[in-house]
Amino acid sequence: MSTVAPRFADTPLSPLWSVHMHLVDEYRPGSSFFFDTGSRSLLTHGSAIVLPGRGGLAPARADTVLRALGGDQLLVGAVPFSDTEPAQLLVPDVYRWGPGLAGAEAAPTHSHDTPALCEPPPQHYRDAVATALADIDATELSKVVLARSLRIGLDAPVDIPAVLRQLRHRQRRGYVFACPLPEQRDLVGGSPELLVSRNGDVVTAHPLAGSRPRSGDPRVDTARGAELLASEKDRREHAVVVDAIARSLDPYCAELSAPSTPEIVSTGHMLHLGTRVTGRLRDPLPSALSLAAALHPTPAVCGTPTATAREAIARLEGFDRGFYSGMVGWCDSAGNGEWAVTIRCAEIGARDVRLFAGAGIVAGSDPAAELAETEAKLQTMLSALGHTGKVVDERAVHAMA
Ligand SMILES: C=C(O[C@H]1C=CC=C(C(=O)O)[C@@H]1O)C(=O)O
Repeated sequence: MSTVAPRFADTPLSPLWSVHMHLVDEYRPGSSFFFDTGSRSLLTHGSAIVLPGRGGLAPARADTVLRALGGDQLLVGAVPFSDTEPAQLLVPDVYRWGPGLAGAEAAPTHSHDTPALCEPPPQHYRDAVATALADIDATELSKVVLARSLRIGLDAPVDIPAVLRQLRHRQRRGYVFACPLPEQRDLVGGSPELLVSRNGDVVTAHPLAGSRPRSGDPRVDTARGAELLASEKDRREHAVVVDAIARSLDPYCAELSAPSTPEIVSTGHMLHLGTRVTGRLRDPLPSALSLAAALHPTPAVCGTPTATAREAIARLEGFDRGFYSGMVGWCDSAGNGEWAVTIRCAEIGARDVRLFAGAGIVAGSDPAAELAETEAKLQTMLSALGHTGKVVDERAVHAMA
């Protein structure tokens, strides 16, 4: 751990680069990390140091190592939803910053026409939402985010740079990322949600909660946005997240503020309620990674109270979330960094892709509407992957076999 390869930052691009080339095209599955904000992107290769530790402890350990290394070191990676599963955090061999993907052309993706299997089936999800509503009625649980998973068997490998370009092509805002995972898989996604960023003593979080699918017609979307802003149920679902974030950041801040009314944040497929929370940190400045660890998991992906919601998720969802609903990002040795909430994402392997999406359940939620919301959220990755196959109930496939 004492020797670290030299790294380079802001290296000028080779003159051989065509105007259409981008850092994203140098992404190598299994060994690179890519993170794009639209205005700049980060690409890393290799892993000089792989930081050990399970979700709950890994960020604190990684922070200590990063500070000890000093200089212009960078730490990148992903932390899973579970606080007992291993995190994937590393100090790369080399890294490079470049322009954002926003202006880059979207290369056509190979289309994948194999079916996407619902694992578990949609009825399982509706039943889980109904049970969660009964729990909310009868216990201290006030919100829980329940998720679903799809699996697509692959007939050809996924071209990850092409998928990343498609994600950015469909949404100008938010974070487009790819991160190597164990067992030769890559975590790929386009998250609209900033968990936290730190730049000097300025801290920012941009929680999202409360959603409607987009329609494709701007007039209909304007009406849906107005209806979402006026929805008492969605405003309640949203306020729980903003309150939790403000409470978690408050001990670190000299100043902290958030507008009292959320705004509409639109992605390629969804409309969300969003609130930008900003603050000025007090000394000693915590790193972006330790702030992210203090916030994770917010009620945008877990619920309130956190421990009760975690227990409900483990009991009701019926699958392992893996890195979905964790956090993904970077932190430098000065403590600056950006961490996105790992949503609108997939774990991509050589033979299959697993996709994930969830929805916040509060009193007043409707199981069929929440299922439809997860279907709309899944479109972010299905369309970026070029998936043209059917989405089918797992039980239907087993019945045919
Ligand atoms: C948990 C997800 O979205 C979160 C972020 C925005 C809106 C959400 C909602 O309205 O439920 C979720 O809290 C997901 O996309 O899987």
